[in-house]
Amino acid sequence: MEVKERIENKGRQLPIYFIINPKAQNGGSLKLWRNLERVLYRQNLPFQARFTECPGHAAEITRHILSSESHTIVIVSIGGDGTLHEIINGAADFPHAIITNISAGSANDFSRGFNSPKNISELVSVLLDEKREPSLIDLGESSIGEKKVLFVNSLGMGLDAEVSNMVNRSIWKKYFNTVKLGKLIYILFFLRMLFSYRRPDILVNIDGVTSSYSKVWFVVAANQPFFGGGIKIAPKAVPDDGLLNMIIVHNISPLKLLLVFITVYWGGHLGIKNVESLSFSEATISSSQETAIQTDGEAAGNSHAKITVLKGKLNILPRKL
Ligand SMILES: Nc1ncnc2c1ncn2[C@@H]1O[C@H](COP(=O)(O)OP(=O)(O)OP(=O)(O)O)[C@@H](O)[C@H]1O
Repeated sequence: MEVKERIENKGRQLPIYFIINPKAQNGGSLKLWRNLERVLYRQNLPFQARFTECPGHAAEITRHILSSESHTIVIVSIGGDGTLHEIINGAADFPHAIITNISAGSANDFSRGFNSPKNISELVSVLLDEKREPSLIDLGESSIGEKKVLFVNSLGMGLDAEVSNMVNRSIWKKYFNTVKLGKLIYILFFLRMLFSYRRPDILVNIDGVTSSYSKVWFVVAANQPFFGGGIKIAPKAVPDDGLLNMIIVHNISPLKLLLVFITVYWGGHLGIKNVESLSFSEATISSSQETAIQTDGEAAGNSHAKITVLKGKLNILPRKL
């Protein structure tokens, strides 16, 4: 049964739960929540709020909320892509969940890719609109070692994962977030790694066909076009087409990689030799050496991943266009 058919209690105010990561954007999310909370009270909009206490907690809270009721529930993420990643992993097995968010992180690629409400008033107007239909999107499922992890934006293996892991571990992230320059730190770490990164060879099997790529900068399996804080790496990725889009950048010099990241702004990178763009429903990627993997910007393991698209797996509430 398609998820959409399970949306019940249409035409009346759905229960709304906010999950707030108070540490996202170095506390910026908490400030945003305090402003939002005031507007919700003013609008007389009933809601419940839950605060995360540690990594992984958003998934746990989501499962707990969704397993306690069988009617449709709206869950609003107040945090960044990491918080959404956890909420989506918690919600995927519950067809009565509708997810939405407001950007309160540093990269915010989910908001870009899925047209999330841009500010408090857009979010509140979406939540107040009882006739608003959710949109059904695909998710990616990955098996990495013993772990199964879902992703909503993308899975990446290689330099992108190395950079996002370094950023997440870095003490500088919070300082950059404080001055609202969270995206800049990704660029700085990327430039720092550009001439030292040891590029592995990677075997890619796409829907049963195996190809070998040498000196791979990164492989990204994308559900929507953006990664790394607004870089439109996979312009052909469509979140509801039942497919994922794989971008492989291999066998080019560091300077040419810089060119890839310049041309990415108008999609010109897809015309560069050794930048591949392929649609798929099932793939495996295996690296010749230990190579980091990220899912939605969070560290997810190393070197080998099996990736499958889960068609029409999640209901989201985008902003009104
Ligand atoms: N109470 C908490 N204390 C510490 N870490 C937390 C807490 N709640 C959640 N986390 C972790 O915080 C991390 C960062 O959150 P999130 O990604 O939402 O914000 P961000 O890093 O500012 O944004 P972005 O991912 O868009 O760059 C996540 O890995 C999440 O698991």
